[in-house]
Amino acid sequence: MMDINMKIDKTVDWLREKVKEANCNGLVVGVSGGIDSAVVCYLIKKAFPDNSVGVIMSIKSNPQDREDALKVINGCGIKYLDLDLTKEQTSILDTVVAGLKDNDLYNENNQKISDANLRARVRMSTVYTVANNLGYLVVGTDNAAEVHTGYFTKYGDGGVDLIPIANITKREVYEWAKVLGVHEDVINKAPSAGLWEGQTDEAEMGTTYDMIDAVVEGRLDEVPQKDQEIIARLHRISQHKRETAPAPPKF
Ligand SMILES: Nc1ncnc2c1ncn2[C@@H]1O[C@H](COP(=O)(O)OP(=O)(O)OC[C@H]2O[C@@H]([n+]3cccc(C(=O)O)c3)[C@H](O)[C@@H]2O)[C@@H](O)[C@H]1O
Ligand SMILES: Nc1ncnc2c1ncn2[C@@H]1O[C@H](COP(=O)(O)OP(=O)(O)OP(=O)(O)O)[C@@H](O)[C@H]1O
Ligand SMILES: [Mg+2]
Repeated sequence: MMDINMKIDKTVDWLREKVKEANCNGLVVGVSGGIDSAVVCYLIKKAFPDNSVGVIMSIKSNPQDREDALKVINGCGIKYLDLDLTKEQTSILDTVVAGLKDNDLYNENNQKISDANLRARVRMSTVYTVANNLGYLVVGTDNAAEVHTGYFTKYGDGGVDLIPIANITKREVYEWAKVLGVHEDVINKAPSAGLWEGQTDEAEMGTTYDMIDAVVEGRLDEVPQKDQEIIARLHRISQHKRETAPAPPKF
């Protein structure tokens, strides 16, 4: 098995290669105060010490998330932007809701999830604005467990140019975080998309990252039937997120 430091070095080299191939200047990532973006933030800072940016994007967010994001930023010393996008997200949401209501199309039952996913897509648009301006690539933070279950917003946090940790499990993300020196407050908090009060990944998905990691690594004997079924369903219904948009055959 390859040593973690070697895996980190190889990933950093890979990031440099991809930027070179794309004729771009550097890398940008959204920094949430969670562990996935913390690891990615340290990786891009290593790859491009002077040409990497972390962007904190609060949108009706828990202030603690920003505090934790600053611990990541200060810990790795990356350049950063600290943006509050609450007004922008509220403006889009209100405009769309009013438009739907005016046309008798509004569905109150889906309001919470459409509001939550809009937040992820406003962040994506923001990070791409930074990337366009600086000639950078946008770096995603999905790990193998999130890719497998489709636990991300399509074209939101899933809308990125490179995904350096897509082939490592959540457990490995924690291992890398310790080696990289990520602040323990970030390592110790429960994974959350932070899209609504009290949201945690494991409660929403109804299973655990340990179980998803085990499925990803083919250790099915360690996963109870109930968890296998939940994970198989999440994988099945999110297949479209791992593919490009379908088109009909050529005429
Ligand atoms: N079969 C199909 N073929 C093609 N497209 C299909 C489709 N089924 C749905 N769609 C489209 O996909 C949309 C649903 O997908 P999407 O918009 O992503 O929405 P959805 O998967 O319903 O929600 C996103 C999930 O990801 C979680 N999340 C989001 C952001 C960050 C994180 C995190 O870990 O931090 C987690 C969030 O909590 C929620 O559980 C539908 O509205 C429809 O447009
Ligand atoms: N408040 C925020 N500011 C900047 N970026 C954010 C914010 N919230 C979410 N993001 C972006 O969306 C990504 C997806 O969030 P996700 O919760 O999966 O990762 P995380 O917060 O880094 O780790 P964890 O899964 O442990 O919470 C983040 O990694 C980050 O790039
Ligand atoms: Mg998070």
